[in-house]
Amino acid sequence: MKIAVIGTGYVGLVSGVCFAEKGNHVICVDQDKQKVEKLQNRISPIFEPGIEELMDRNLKAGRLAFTSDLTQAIQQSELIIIAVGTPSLPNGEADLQYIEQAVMQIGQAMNGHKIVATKSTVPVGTNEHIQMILAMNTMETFDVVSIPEFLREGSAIQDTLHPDRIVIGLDNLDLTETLTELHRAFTDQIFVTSIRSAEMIKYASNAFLATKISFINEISNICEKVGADVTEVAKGMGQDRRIGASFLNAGIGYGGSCFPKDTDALIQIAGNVDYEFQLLKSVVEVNKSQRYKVITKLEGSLGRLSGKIIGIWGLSFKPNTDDIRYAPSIEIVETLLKAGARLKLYDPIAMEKFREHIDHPAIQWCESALEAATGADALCLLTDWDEFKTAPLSQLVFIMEQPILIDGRNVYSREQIEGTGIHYYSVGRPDQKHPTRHKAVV
Ligand SMILES: NC(=O)c1ccc[n+]([C@@H]2O[C@H](COP(=O)([O-])OP(=O)(O)OC[C@H]3O[C@@H](n4cnc5c(N)ncnc54)[C@H](O)[C@@H]3O)[C@@H](O)[C@H]2O)c1
Ligand SMILES: O=c1ccn([C@@H]2O[C@H](COP(=O)(O)OP(=O)(O)O[C@H]3O[C@H](CO)[C@@H](O)[C@H](O)[C@H]3O)[C@@H](O)[C@H]2O)c(=O)[nH]1
Repeated sequence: MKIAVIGTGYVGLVSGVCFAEKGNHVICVDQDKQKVEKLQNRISPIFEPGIEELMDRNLKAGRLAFTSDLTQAIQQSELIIIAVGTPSLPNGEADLQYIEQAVMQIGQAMNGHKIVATKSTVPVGTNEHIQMILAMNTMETFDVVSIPEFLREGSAIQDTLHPDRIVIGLDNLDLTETLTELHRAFTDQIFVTSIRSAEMIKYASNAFLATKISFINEISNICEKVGADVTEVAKGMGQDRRIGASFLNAGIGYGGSCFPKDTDALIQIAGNVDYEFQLLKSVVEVNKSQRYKVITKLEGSLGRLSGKIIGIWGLSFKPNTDDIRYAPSIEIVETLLKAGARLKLYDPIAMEKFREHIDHPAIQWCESALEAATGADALCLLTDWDEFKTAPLSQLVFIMEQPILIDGRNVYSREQIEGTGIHYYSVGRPDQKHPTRHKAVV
């Protein structure tokens, strides 16, 4: 099929490349000319494992192209996929300005019948609004469908090539065969439903996953008080197939460009029809306070933080991505700076993006995990990158001022900590304190 993808962010780029990989002819459009130039030079503007290899292969095969010329892309395609951002407005509602602008441009460029598919996450009823905007901007015929995206950053290629399911929301049943056929290249688990249900499935799925995380985080807070270990509790719970083991990792809570904005948006969607989504409001509140556990634990072991040197391992909202949108690290770093701490930051990939967001004279940007730990009064792990999971912990006692490790993602096992001399604090698990050793001279 000939496909145009509007927006080459995390979703648009990955979808475009994966549709090309399955033999379709895909042209990806972005209004950001610098991004397009990079892409044309086979450089991905985002860090996503495997993306550049797939880009390269499909560009060479002539199935993939990048442009900032939206009209040309629309005119040569049968299916137009909208993958522009839908960030939050200050009241939590989804900001639809990029959708509206893109749809207007699509309408004005149309030169015949097109299927317009919305992949961006949009509130229930938005696709009807899209139909209206298109009708106001073109005399051509069109169909609007909702095909929400469920990929996760960091494993976006795998998730797209091997999804658990694909949801297709459509009102014109004549499109069922064409769209099912197109997506069967990825999976047979295709669920065709109404447009409004498809829009709701996306928000409900994210809200449910966020609820699992806040639930286990609350359990972890209780575990700390009653002396249970939340990792064992989660394991025991997860063995029940009705509960499932995934999304039960306690820690400093969820971040990223999706859960925070989509939970806020769903609360607003409910509010707009006079329904107070009490459960989801609590999920959001629990998540907001959970990240401060790191600060409380630091204060508990160091007292006043002013003048203290704190090493930070991990800035991205999760491993294997450079995305820092709504990362818990942002508020933690801001709070530590306000408290007068001096910070040594390290992330394998997200340093540049983080530095564009926050720069401060009290921050030292480090080139390795061990450099960030050197001379620190305490070390906080905020992102569960593999590099940290396999870090040489036994060296910390020699290089840190005080060997205090606050593990915000419950990465290390008791066995890994034992014998290292580290005072280890995690989330919802018993602390492991050791007799203070004097720093050895190395
Ligand atoms: N990031 C994820 O993991 C993820 C997963 C599933 C769904 N989603 C949803 O998908 C949508 C896109 O998310 P993202 O993270 O890829 O966004 P993003 O901000 O990374 O990318 C959006 C891109 O769209 C471009 N754009 C905006 N208006 C345009 C226009 N009129 N013409 C051409 N290009 C235009 C921007 O320049 C930008 O490059 C959002 O609704 C999001 O909620 C995101
Ligand atoms: O048990 C867990 C699982 C995740 N997280 C955190 O939750 C956040 C989100 O993680 P994840 O869901 O893996 O990444 P995203 O890329 O944000 O993907 C989510 O958001 C996307 C955008 O809507 C959806 O498409 C995906 O299905 C949905 O998983 C991260 O901060 C994780 O550290 C936890 O704290 N505990």
